[in-house]
Amino acid sequence: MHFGDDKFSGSLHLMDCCTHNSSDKKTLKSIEKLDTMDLKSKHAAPVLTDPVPINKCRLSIHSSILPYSPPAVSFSAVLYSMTPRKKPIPGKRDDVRATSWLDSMKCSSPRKKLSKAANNESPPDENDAVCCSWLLKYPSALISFEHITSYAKGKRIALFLDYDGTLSPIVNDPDSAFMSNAMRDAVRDVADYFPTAIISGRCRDKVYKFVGLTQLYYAGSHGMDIMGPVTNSVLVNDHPNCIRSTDKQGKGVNLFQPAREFIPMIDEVFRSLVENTKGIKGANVENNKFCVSVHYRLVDENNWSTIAQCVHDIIKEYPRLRLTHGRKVLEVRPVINWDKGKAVEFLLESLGLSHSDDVLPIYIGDDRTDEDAFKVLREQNRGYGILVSSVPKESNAFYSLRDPTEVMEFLKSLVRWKKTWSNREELERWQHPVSPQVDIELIAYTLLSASGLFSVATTLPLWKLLEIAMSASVLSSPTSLLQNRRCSFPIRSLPHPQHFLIKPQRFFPKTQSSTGNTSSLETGVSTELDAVSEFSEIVPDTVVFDDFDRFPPTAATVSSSLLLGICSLPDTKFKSAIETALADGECYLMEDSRVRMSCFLNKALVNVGADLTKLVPGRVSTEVDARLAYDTHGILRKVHELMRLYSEIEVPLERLLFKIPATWQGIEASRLLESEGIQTHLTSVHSFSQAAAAAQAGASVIQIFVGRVRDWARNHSGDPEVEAACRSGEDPGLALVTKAYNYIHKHGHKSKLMAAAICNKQDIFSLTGIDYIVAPLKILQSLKESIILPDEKYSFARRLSPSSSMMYNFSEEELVKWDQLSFATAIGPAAEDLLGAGLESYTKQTRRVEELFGKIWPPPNV
Ligand SMILES: O=P(O)(O)OC[C@H]1O[C@H](O[C@H]2O[C@H](CO)[C@@H](O)[C@H](O)[C@H]2O)[C@H](O)[C@@H](O)[C@@H]1O
Repeated sequence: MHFGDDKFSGSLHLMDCCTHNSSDKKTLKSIEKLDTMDLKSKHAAPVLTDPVPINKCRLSIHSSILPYSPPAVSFSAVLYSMTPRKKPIPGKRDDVRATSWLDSMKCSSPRKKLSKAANNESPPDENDAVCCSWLLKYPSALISFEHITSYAKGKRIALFLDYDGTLSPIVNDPDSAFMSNAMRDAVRDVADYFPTAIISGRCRDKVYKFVGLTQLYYAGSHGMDIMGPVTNSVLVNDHPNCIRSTDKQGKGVNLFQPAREFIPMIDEVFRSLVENTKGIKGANVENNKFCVSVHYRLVDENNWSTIAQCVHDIIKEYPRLRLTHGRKVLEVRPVINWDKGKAVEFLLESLGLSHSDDVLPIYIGDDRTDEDAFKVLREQNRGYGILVSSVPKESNAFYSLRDPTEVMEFLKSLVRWKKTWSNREELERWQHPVSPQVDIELIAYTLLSASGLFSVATTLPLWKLLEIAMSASVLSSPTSLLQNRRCSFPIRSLPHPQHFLIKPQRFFPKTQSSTGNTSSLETGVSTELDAVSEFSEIVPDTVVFDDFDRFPPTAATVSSSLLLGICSLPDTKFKSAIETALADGECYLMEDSRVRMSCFLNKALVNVGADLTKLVPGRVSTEVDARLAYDTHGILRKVHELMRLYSEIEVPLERLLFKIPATWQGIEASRLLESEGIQTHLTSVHSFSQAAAAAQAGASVIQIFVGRVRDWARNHSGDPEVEAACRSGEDPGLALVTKAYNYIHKHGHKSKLMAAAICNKQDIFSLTGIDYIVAPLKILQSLKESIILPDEKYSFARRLSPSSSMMYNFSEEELVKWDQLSFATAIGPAAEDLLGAGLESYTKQTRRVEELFGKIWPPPNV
């Protein structure tokens, strides 16, 4: 990832507002030189390097306090009991003046504010030269928003936010640093789209109280107290300072506290600091659990040396503590190699986002301690640091924002961009041609021409054009437009009007093989089918494998409906399997006609199933009679009987699955069978409770019918799960599959997820990454015929993956250990209706098979 170009082009906006005369230019040059010198001097010093505001105090040597002492001295109780001196001794060699604390303290009260003009593109006066120069180095993240998001395209953004001065304005009383409701809403919204963590100097509990959002991750005490997600990362789990715990909602979390052994020492220092500063008016000492903050915001500047001396005298007795400077605060913290930068790395690792090029971390912070995080992102060329500051300061950040209001605006912009980008992706994937001549671009073009926006439109890419059309209320949403006039090719920039009539051919040159079928192998080009098959196993949905040659199935299901299909065709390779079943002597001898019919049915299923195991490389799933759906023991008996029959004809157990409806009794049967090593396939799953309970039961395969849930939602209301998905603009079928997938992977269940009742290509694109997709041949054919141009590959990004599942948040109710009662309470009307309808239809088919068998039995040769 190269950030350099982006930075440069981001700066161009500001060039406009900084058109200087020659004396301005000289000023800028000297400022730049000064900046470089300052950086050099900082790098030479073996001390904590904090950025300082660019004003005259930067000319003094900026040395910080104690150098990092190696943590070689073992932590001993003696250290706690050292009684610090009560009074500062002015003039002593190691006083605060000698260590330049005062310089640093004064530097934390910068005078020169960024004028609005510098950001607002009106000409600056001479005094704004410093600010202009600074803004060239750290352009506004709002002005450079497009540059930031152009890097973010196709990447997953991970957001890290500091609290004080970033999400809440700086106030005199640290206990009153409340965050506005508007900011809370912005953070909540942004966390819905991107994994978001707060990394604060405050103790974790306190910052959580201020923010109050459960969907975030929190790191307190400058990253020394991290509550992160339960993760698969060995690096995190095996870390000696990481323990498994639960959060306030009882959800499993990882707690990482690398400075735990310092708590007694910090408490002791806190008490001494409170005691020793109580005579200093305005001083305020805050215990942040793994560090202590000594606030001097309300202390008269004449007394700053007194408070500094006081802190100095206390911590010099504790070689394993060090001091850093914040905004009118002296921070006392353990000398350990851990800071906000390390916390960012730790959280990225915990979230499964650290080894991927498609992740863009963004860190927003205002304080010196945030520089450690900016540095990590900059040095590892990983993401963007954004400094919140209304004064020019040297920083490792890439961009700047002036204050929390701008931070809020930036967060909102990210959400807006993400929504637009998702819409755009949606547009780009919609590829069912209706009429090649009428397509989305033509419609958008016409709409904009009619509304007088045409001249703007000609130079813009289509997605931008649609955005304008939407904001100008010419168009309510691209989706609404597409529902009537669907797009015939992936959208790119607006073509010249004369191209309108030839677009489909231009964008989708069809490569035909001699047989008339497109084959990626023959042509050397890749198709959409190749792209989705990279992430998911695509199972052709055929009834009697009539298209075996074109789409060889990888797995199969033997069911009543397959038996009916075989019986209805004049000649299929499976017919003899049924005839053999009906001629079976064991069944023939049974007197009770119902028992006899059940025997024939079992034999027919098993004979056809055995034939299928010879044809497909994967597993064959055998349907269990739907009439047993509410009878756990009945299901167990049936499965054992089918297994016995399979083993008689030597079909290995590992090639078999048993397909059971996901009623509570079916799920229980699955649990018991799986514990015996028998693989089950739970079907008719239409709600999260079914999927989660099935995963907890250890079902090998869980099958969700995407289209059925969607159809139910079109015609009914009143299901909370369906309505929640619709409210957030999601398709309820796809949302259910996504949630189930994330649940299975986030919580380490072994189940594989299968999406069935796929209605169009968009369904497949939205679910790439899921284990199995059962798709109709018509859709597969269309995928196979669609060539992907090299620059369109990004459109086929994997949507579901174990690492992205780590970011998915589940509510407390969803994370229960499911039992019959909670299952019955949670299952909504959609799943109830669909399960009922499914069972009814399976039962009907089984009865039809029995009727048919009754008619043809005994066959002529028996
Ligand atoms: O990492 P942060 O979340 O930015 O926390 C750093 C310190 O922030 C708080 O102090 C600062 O904000 C106060 C309230 O606005 C203000 O009065 C004080 O002058 C600032 O330094 C917090 O009180 C400290 O504990 C944090 O370490």
